[in-house]
Amino acid sequence: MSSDAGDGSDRESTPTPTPDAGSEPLLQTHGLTKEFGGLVATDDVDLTVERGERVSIIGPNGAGKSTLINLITRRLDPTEGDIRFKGESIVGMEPHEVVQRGVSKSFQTASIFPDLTVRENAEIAALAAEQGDFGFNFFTHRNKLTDVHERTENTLDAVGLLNQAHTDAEDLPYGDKRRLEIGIALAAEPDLLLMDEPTAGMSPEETKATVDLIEEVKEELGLTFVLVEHDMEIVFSISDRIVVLNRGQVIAEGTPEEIRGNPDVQEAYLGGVEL
Ligand SMILES: Nc1ncnc2c1ncn2[C@@H]1O[C@H](COP(=O)(O)OP(=O)(O)OP(=O)(O)O)[C@@H](O)[C@H]1O
Repeated sequence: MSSDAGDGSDRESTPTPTPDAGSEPLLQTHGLTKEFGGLVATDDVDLTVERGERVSIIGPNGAGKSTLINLITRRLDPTEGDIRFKGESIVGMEPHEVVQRGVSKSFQTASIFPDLTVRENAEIAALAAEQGDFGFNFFTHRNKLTDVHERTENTLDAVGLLNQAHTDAEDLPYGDKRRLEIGIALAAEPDLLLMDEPTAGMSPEETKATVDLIEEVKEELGLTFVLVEHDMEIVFSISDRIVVLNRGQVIAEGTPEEIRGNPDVQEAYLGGVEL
């Protein structure tokens, strides 16, 4: 286990990014551990995501998947270990600083402002990624607004909502709300998109539409993503690599072919699913 990073308050000791950060993995965790009282939710996790890779994290309930995502987005402080994004330690950063560096999380139910239009929602996401929170000076950042408008148009086009740009978000049908959620994440032009159970609570039709959308966006934007998902069919169809967590630890990782039929994985899903 790495002993640096600690409670996230030691930003001063964070090493500077290496000059050749482009050749580093996009995301790397080292000995990442999160304890809640006596419970170890993630235990010494070393996770690497290369640029352009699509990685799924699977594991039984309580395995630590959401905790891992919340550590990466800086919603939680690790107990031990480090998280490096583009070669730079992000432990100790505020969540919005991580967004500005290129990490976006989609399918957060609270991400939509219901009484704003589709376009306004996407614009706010693009602005927030550019400026941090909303405390920016409009006049000093005026030129950047052109970029934001252009980015918003491109994003709405990518998720198929350009025709509904003027619709209030609350009036969108459910499936389009999910499109807007992914649009909001994409408006920040993330280098890494994190998705935590994007199809939870969806009907089979909505699930299919969402998976199609992820496939589309994956091809169109060459997106790197980390997906937490229980639906194995989805996981096996859209992942380059699968990481299996059990009781906070990585117990297996590999291509869908390697993971399918892995006895340790079968065991972890006790009596479990046919992978
Ligand atoms: N804020 C918290 N306080 C205390 N314990 C927590 C907290 N968040 C998660 N846990 C515990 O940490 C463990 C891992 O939870 P986590 O939600 O990361 O698992 P998961 O793999 O995402 O599970 P699921 O598939 O059911 O969503 C669980 O035992 C959970 O009860």
